[in-house]
Amino acid sequence: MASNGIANGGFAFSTPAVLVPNGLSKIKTKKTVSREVCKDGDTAAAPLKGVLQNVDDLHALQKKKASAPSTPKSPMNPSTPRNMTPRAAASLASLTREIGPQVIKGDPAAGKRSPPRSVVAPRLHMTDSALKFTHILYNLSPAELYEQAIKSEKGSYITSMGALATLSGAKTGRSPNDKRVVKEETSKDDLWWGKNSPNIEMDEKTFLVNRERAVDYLNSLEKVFVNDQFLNWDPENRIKVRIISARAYHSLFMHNMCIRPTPEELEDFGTPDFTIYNAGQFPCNRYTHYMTSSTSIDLNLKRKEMVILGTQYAGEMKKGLFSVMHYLMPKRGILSLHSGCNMGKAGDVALFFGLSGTGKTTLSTDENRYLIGDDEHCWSETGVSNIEGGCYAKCIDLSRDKEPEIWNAIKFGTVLENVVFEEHSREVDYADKSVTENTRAAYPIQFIPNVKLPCVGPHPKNVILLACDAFGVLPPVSKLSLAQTMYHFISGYTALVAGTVDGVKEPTATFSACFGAAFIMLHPSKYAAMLADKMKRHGATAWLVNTGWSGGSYGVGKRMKLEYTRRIIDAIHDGSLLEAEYELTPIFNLAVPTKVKSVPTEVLHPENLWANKNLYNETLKKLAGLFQKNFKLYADYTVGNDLKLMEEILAAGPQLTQDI
Ligand SMILES: Nc1ncnc2c1ncn2[C@@H]1O[C@H](COP(=O)(O)OP(=O)(O)OP(=O)(O)O)[C@@H](O)[C@H]1O
Ligand SMILES: O=C([O-])CC(=O)C(=O)O
Ligand SMILES: [Ca+2]
Ligand SMILES: [Mn+2]
Repeated sequence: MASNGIANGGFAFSTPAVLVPNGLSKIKTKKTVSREVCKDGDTAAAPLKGVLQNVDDLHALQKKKASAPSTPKSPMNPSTPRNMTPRAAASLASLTREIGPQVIKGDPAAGKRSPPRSVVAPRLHMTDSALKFTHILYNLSPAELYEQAIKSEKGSYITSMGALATLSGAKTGRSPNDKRVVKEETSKDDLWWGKNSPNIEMDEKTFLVNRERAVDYLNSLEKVFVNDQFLNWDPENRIKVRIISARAYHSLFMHNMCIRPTPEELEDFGTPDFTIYNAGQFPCNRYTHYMTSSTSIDLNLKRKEMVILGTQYAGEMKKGLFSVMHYLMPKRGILSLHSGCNMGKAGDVALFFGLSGTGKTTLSTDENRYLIGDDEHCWSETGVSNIEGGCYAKCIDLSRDKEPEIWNAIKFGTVLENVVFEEHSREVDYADKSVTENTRAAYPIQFIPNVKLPCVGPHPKNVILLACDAFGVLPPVSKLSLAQTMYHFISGYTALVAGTVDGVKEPTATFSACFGAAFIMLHPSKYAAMLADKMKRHGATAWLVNTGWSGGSYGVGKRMKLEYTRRIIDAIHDGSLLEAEYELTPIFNLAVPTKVKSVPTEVLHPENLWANKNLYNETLKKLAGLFQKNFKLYADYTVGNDLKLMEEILAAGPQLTQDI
């Protein structure tokens, strides 16, 4: 641009540049003939040179042409890498009418361009909807997605830190009761069906009805977004995913959460292994068979497709793909896990299991350790790998002091869901729950400075089971035997507080098998058997960490100080806890260390902090009863080939016959 000679603050760049002795060219500037005043209409002061004719041309200079191709090669014509529209069009084709939309690449606002000839459907089959063009916005960059969101999506704003604030619409969390799985011959014998299973069945025909509804809706739009990305950092087990969505918010969310392909990888992307059709703004038809609400999230493992209708909550896509991995990976002998994961400087890996809100993201993001991932992992014969390319942190009450890495990751490129900000300064108020308590930030994992790239690591040394116990009776840390680990893994306990609006509420225990019942596809005993086998073979130690209440149940006690939990986790990582002395607790038989460095000793034994000891004992027994009732669901299964193991596991649970 220097050679254009554009006037610049009274200086003009003169050309040609002169070569200086060290070989680098140096740009010489000289003062232009100064004119004291500019008169109105005096446009000749610094004439635009070269091809620049008007302001549009000038703006065109602002946008440097991308040097790398951003779209894959067409299978028909590999020499034209940018011609990807036919294949994306095929993804959007109606199955029954056998015609796709007429698609053109790019933003409709960029002006009318005639579509490539090859994608115009034959006139013979044309309907009015097929005559309409749909622009495909393919793997846009974050900056482009910001512009799209701000231009077309209400509730999209740039925050003071540069994040994109968005609203997810009526749904601000997942809808597990609307998640359906097609019962078809290729997978039906492997999947877990029936009571307590997350897989609500649907048939193939109904899936196609919903698919057609989603595809018709997407084709009715001016533009749709297509993301081609990867899942799983283990190159041997990488999965290619395509996400077709109607909102820039969804496209940026998945850009951040999945693994981002390089331009070269994108060129050779080929056929995706799995495709999501997200028509979240559009409801399902409640008169369609199986539908119980206007929301439906439908998974078809045979077609390798997922359809989303009636919810714009972006987490459905992330967790929908996680379900797919929970089916595909165990088939390859790889264990898929709802866990965070990090690695110490010495290469020691820790897994953090836990239900939503128990601390996977908060505790795996640790300034002293390398982050491998915050939510979804695989444990294979070679070690662990993150499934995702991003993190999804809870932001309620986020503080710079307590969670500096997450705070600093909320910057340009990050999607901030459902937060409230000050109208003028655009400063986010993380304490504000006006939209929802489930406010979230989705950012690429590279936004965490001490990320481990690639996001893989050796076999875990420690396995940390997190529970947020709102009853306040579980100790902040205890060491588990293998049988206890399996008991607590299958139970998947946490206790959240139902609602904070109408004053104090009783905590409700949640049991979610494998710390993620909403996402598993096989019976919990299958995952449990794999975990037991891997832990045994690789000598991992397991811990139960209560990040919930202390000094009383919710309403009386307080949430465990994050500072204490972090020191406990430090002591697990540095091996000092393994050397500690232990005392067994009544009923739950948990081995509690007598000392943990930098944690007050009385905190380690919850009964010390309860004013009313009888109430503590009653509450402990109540929780034990809830565990036992829940575990009845699994007591009749065997874990792996070991017929005795389930007996051992049962014996490792809480025992109510014990006197205290
Ligand atoms: N002692 C504690 N330990 C861990 N987290 C705590 C503690 N006290 C408060 N918190 C808060 O609890 C929340 C834990 O949420 P986090 O995002 O880590 O959940 P998660 O397990 O990753 O859930 P999800 O699967 O939904 O992403 C954070 O908001 C964190 O600030
Ligand atoms: O999926 C979500 O919406 C958030 C999450 O990580 C979970 O619930 O485990
Ligand atoms: Ca998380
Ligand atoms: Mn999660």
